[in-house]
Amino acid sequence: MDSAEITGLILAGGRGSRMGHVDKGLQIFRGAPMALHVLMRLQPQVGQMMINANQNLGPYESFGLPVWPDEIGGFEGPLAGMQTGLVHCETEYMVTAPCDSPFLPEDLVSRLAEGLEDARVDLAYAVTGEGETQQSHPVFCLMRATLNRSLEAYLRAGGRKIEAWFRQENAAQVRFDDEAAFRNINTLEDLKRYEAS
Ligand SMILES: Nc1nc2c(ncn2[C@@H]2O[C@H](COP(=O)(O)OP(=O)(O)OP(=O)(O)O)[C@@H](O)[C@H]2O)c(=O)[nH]1
Ligand SMILES: [Mg+2]
Repeated sequence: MDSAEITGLILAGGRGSRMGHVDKGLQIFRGAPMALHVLMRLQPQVGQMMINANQNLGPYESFGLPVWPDEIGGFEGPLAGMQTGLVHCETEYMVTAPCDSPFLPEDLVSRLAEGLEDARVDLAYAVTGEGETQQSHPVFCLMRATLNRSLEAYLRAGGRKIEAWFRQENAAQVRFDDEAAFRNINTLEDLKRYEAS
């Protein structure tokens, strides 16, 4: 898969309630907004980038990328952000990462692409660990843009659970060794703790 055929979507459309209802992607971490860390990690891995946000669109636009608010409902969860991305995606594939994951793997996209192609499916997402300690990281996923219709139908029917829709689409799990790369920063305490470490 050619990385030029992949659009990266930063998911920044949440409420940030655990951080005190702040816009998580705009919180400063190690001198830059968290979403900018994600942008710097993801951009070299894809052909184009865009952002999904529902508040403070101006500050996100200042990153020089298209910014799209959710198409369906208000704060209906990450799938609504993915669906919005698919509506605007002009490449064959779209890959997503949340705005609060500044450590995401530098080979995220190539590994997901390999997993998707090996499994001959249209959707792949990251997992770490094995057996009882396996953890899913479903907001780190690569999908074919044609899934737009399926995802829109799922949301319109009231579906909100990422992993239920993933099962419906036979999503492939792609195992990564470095669990720390998927750490996300949900609270002000997380922000302080990782700032220093
Ligand atoms: N578009 C969109 N994205 C969302 C929505 N809710 C969460 N997300 C995104 O999904 C990802 C994972 O969500 P959380 O880490 O729970 O973020 P959050 O919902 O802002 O934070 P909390 O309110 O503390 O749960 C983040 O990238 C969020 O921006 C939503 O309603 N719409
Ligand atoms: Mg949430």
